[in-house]
Amino acid sequence: MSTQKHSFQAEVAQVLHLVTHSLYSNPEIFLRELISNAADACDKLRFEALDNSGLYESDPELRVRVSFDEKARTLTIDDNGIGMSVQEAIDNLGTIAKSGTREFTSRLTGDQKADAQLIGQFGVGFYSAFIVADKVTVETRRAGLPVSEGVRWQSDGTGDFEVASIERAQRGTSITLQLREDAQDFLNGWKLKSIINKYSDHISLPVQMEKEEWKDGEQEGEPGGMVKTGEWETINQANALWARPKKDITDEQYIEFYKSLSHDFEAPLAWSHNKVEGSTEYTQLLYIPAKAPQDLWNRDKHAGIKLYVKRVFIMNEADALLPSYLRFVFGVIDSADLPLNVSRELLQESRDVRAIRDGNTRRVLGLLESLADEQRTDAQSQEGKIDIGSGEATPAPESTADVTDVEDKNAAGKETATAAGASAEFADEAGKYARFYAEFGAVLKEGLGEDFANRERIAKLLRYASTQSDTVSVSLADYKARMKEGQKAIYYLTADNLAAAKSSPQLELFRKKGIEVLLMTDRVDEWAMGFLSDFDGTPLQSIAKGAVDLGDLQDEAERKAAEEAAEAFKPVLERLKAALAAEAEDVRVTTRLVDSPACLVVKDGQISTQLARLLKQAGQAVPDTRPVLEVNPAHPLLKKLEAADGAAFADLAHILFDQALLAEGGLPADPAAYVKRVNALLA
Ligand SMILES: Nc1ncnc2c1ncn2[C@@H]1O[C@H](COP(=O)(O)OP(=O)(O)OP(=O)(O)O)[C@@H](O)[C@H]1O
Repeated sequence: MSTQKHSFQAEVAQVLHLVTHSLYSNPEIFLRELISNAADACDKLRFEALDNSGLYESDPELRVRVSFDEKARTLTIDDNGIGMSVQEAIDNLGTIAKSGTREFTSRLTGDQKADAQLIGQFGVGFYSAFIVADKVTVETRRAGLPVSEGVRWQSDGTGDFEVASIERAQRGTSITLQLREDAQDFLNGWKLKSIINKYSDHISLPVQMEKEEWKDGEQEGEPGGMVKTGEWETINQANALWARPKKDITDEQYIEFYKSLSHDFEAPLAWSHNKVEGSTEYTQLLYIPAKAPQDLWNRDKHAGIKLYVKRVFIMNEADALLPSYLRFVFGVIDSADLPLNVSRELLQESRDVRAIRDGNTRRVLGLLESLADEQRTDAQSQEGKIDIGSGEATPAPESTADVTDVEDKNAAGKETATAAGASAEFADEAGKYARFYAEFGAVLKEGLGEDFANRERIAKLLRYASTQSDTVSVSLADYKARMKEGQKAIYYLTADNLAAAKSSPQLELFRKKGIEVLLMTDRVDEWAMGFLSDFDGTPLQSIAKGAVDLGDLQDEAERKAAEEAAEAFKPVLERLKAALAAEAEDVRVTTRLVDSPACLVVKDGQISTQLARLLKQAGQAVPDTRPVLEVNPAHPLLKKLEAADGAAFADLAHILFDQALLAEGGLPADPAAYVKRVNALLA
């Protein structure tokens, strides 16, 4: 094959343009990205070689090498991993397959500063080479292909790249960067070593550099210098970070490892690292990010869990190891029991996998509980500061006896706290749990419907705004603790947003009586609450569903007065029902209103008008149910209605209904007719 020219896919060209034209605040990350790709390539080889050891050819010691040539101004990252065929080089290095990066390019604005920030959130893998290089040459051969099927891929990072076939004795990939003028300081052994130590220490393969030694000048007066010895030395620790004892790992190392797993540029909020022994043995290292990724709401988002079996990399995105409502967690599971040839299908069925999944779930919930407790203790101490130590947290309650943390045991063999880390960067006054909840609370709520076994633990972790708190900070336990004497239920209201919730007419009676109501404004709330009928023995009751029954909170006299009013109002109700037959399922007198003339409620067990609206917007089929109109006979509008008849009555009745709809964020079915009726009234 002679040299062929190809154009980059449009998105790649966009990314490259950005990489080369925006001032990258942290240019050294190119090395992390390239070493990480090289290590992945070695992992892939090791995995494929499980079935075909011939792929190792005569070179079984997997490693990554970094070298530089000061004269030629080049830097080379070389691996003896899986390598690439011609087609793979064209596809992998000329297009963007990763959904994350595609999403990223779709969000580019053209504003360099904003885009550069965006790029920071995504990471650009291989293309980060162009941060420091104005020409990149990749020479590679896929393991198992003949020497004659090597490939040279070359590009200056503008619109095109060239591919030529070459002879290549060595399998694997070698990437040579022609460094730009402003990146010459990377031609320095010390600097490269310190970058490797900083970013690539956790990589389980040796990352090597050629040893250098000081040599005096040959002649008197001639300056000495560092000379390469031809011997390779390993720079990183070269054992998997999660397999090391916790006491040997610093917070910085945990954080760097997280960044390499997640491509997140921010430190994680917390982590938990444990060796679990018992009927199923595995090591788990799980992280809770500080920021939600762009695709958190994508139902197809995969878990950020890497699966290893006895240190051998098996797969990314091991979805079976965590329930979907914890899909924000990143981490590594290294199993001692699973077979090396485990497939995704097999994972679904394995008992060991189920045990690991349950263990992971408990661990993440435990970690969240300790963050929540920390915040509570902190709030109580009134100092408003968060402990920023190495993050030893309170023990996570473990419900199964066969799970122990061997490395958490102290010298006396007693179990101590779960190792939980937390980064100092987020020790602001809002507290870590509040930060977590703001980013991921809505996803956690999905757990109510998804994970029956842990429903109570999840319920304890939920936080809401309420009629007593604008911030999303009230737990169900807090609410219960300050319930009024005689109150029998935890009351809540779902709405599109806090402002709509707070001005809802449904709240009037509760306000008047000083009864707290939880205000729920996440889309998922109503659905999730459908799975939570009570908390700690107290029923949860939506104040927009069914009739209000305040039980002992309503005194006899009030009840009697309401009944009498309803009786006296009956003839008007009958007329209202007839006038609104198409809109309302029923019309009845209510005690829940104080200042408003009317409101809409649905029957117990029905979806609210608000959820029905959301579902319709999302294009989903919604059962055709009509709400109940509840009216306040003491309101002047109702008095007016009582006196009206004929067309005037019908118009007023419709205004009443449409206004109740407006009050809860809906729109009249016929807005023009509504406006006409109101105008007629005003004129
Ligand atoms: N050293 C290498 N050896 C073999 N293949 C490689 C190497 N470097 C890159 N590739 C191939 O090129 C693809 C694109 O690399 P790139 O770094 O852009 O993204 P990625 O590695 O898939 O994603 P991420 O960097 O987010 O993990 C890789 O998926 C891999 O198939």
